[in-house]
Amino acid sequence: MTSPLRLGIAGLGTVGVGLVRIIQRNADLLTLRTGREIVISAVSAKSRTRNRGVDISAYDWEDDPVALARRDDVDVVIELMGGENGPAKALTEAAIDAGKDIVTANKAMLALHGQELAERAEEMGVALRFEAAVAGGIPVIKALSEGLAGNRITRIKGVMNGTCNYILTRMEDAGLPYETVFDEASQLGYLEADPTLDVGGIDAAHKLTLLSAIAFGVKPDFDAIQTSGIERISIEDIRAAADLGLRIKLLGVARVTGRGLEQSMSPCLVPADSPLGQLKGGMNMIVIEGDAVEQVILRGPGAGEGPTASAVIGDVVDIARGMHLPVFGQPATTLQAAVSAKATAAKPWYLRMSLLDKPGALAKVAEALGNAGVSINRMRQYGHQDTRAPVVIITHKTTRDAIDHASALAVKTGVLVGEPVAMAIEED
Ligand SMILES: NC(=O)C1=CN([C@@H]2O[C@H](COP(=O)(O)OP(=O)(O)OC[C@H]3O[C@@H](n4cnc5c(N)ncnc54)[C@H](O)[C@@H]3O)[C@@H](O)[C@H]2O)C=CC1
Ligand SMILES: N[C@@H](CC=O)C(=O)O
Ligand code: NA
Repeated sequence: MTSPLRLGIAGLGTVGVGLVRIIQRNADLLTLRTGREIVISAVSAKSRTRNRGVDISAYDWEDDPVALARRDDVDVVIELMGGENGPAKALTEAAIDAGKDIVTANKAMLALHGQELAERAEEMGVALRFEAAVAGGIPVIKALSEGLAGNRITRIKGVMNGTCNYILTRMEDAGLPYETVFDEASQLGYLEADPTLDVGGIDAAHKLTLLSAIAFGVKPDFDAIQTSGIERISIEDIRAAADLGLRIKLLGVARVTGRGLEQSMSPCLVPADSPLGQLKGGMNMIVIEGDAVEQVILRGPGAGEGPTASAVIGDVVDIARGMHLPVFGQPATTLQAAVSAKATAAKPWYLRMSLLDKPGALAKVAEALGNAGVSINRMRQYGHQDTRAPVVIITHKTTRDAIDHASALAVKTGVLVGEPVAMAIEED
């Protein structure tokens, strides 16, 4: 048998502990499948004494995670601390410079510094793997960069944040308030250290950045994604959507058009009986369309201890087997800067507004929409709340620009309480 593959793990939180558990539980299986023993030499985290429910006494301890990269008994550095800069980036750079392979779950770091890190890793001939960073336990990086490598990818669409999907579906199913389901998501280990990254759509946009790089051969460019989160979605929206046979999803779309690459991450409405509409809890779903394969749909747990650690160990297994792939599926120096295009496709839109409950208010809003060229298809008025009258409008197909214009004109009428909530209805 070849020599053992020796790991140094930085970060013993949800994912790090999950990884230690898998290695301890499935050691024999891993050896059978790779022909090598996979062992942990050393670990690092903020607290050495914290009870994590897993025995780490056999591993050396490093107070400074970067020291893992310098150890002679570490072949692969596993970065599971998180954070786009700071120790995570310092450790990744130190590992590359020391000629060590790296596995990370850190989408924030890669979405913002992926190009530079990939070029550096490829120059040094080391692996930089990140299956856990996108859609947790779903092997979507593998699917895109290996199984679908012969396809020209035309569109990627999907739900990529478990926290948001958990919040949106649990609020609807259990009729629970946002705060309660947010706490549940935290207990399940779904949340980022800064949960505003989850609900703000940023975490999911980090993931879409990485998928686009592989799918379309573009440099990771987080800023190219038009991003909005679920913070303004209320229980009223969830109920109104259900009434209309729709469900709200934080949906990522990256699509090649004649004008360039359209990329967005935003709350959208999908038919409740569609595969995306049926997606519950912390599940993720990625729909990939390619010129040869047509359509592939991947569904699975996008967050949490076991699923995320499953993706990390999958990368470790590849390294143990001697697999060597470019970080983003083709040499990093060949990735092109994306030509970004604004989304111009016309779609039906959902608009929820809170109107002052006084004569003529609705007529003024209808006129504002008309002036922006937005035509109303359906409208529902829900129970009055104090002096407010909530109204939901479904438009005929129109563009995002027209909706933005219509919303601005509606606000100007002075009959709205707060800003309208607008979501595209994604039918295909
Ligand atoms: N929790 C999840 O479901 C998923 C997490 N990820 C990513 O995995 C990474 C880790 O996430 P979690 O395990 O959830 O985080 P966590 O907050 O549970 O654990 C982070 C660990 O890193 C350690 N750490 C942080 N800063 C450190 C420092 N300066 N020096 C030494 N240790 C330090 C902490 O002590 C802790 O042990 C993040 O990049 C996250 O985005 C990716 C997919 C899913
Ligand atoms: N916070 C993320 C964790 C996985 O990437 C999520 O909720 O999906
Ligand atoms: Na994954």
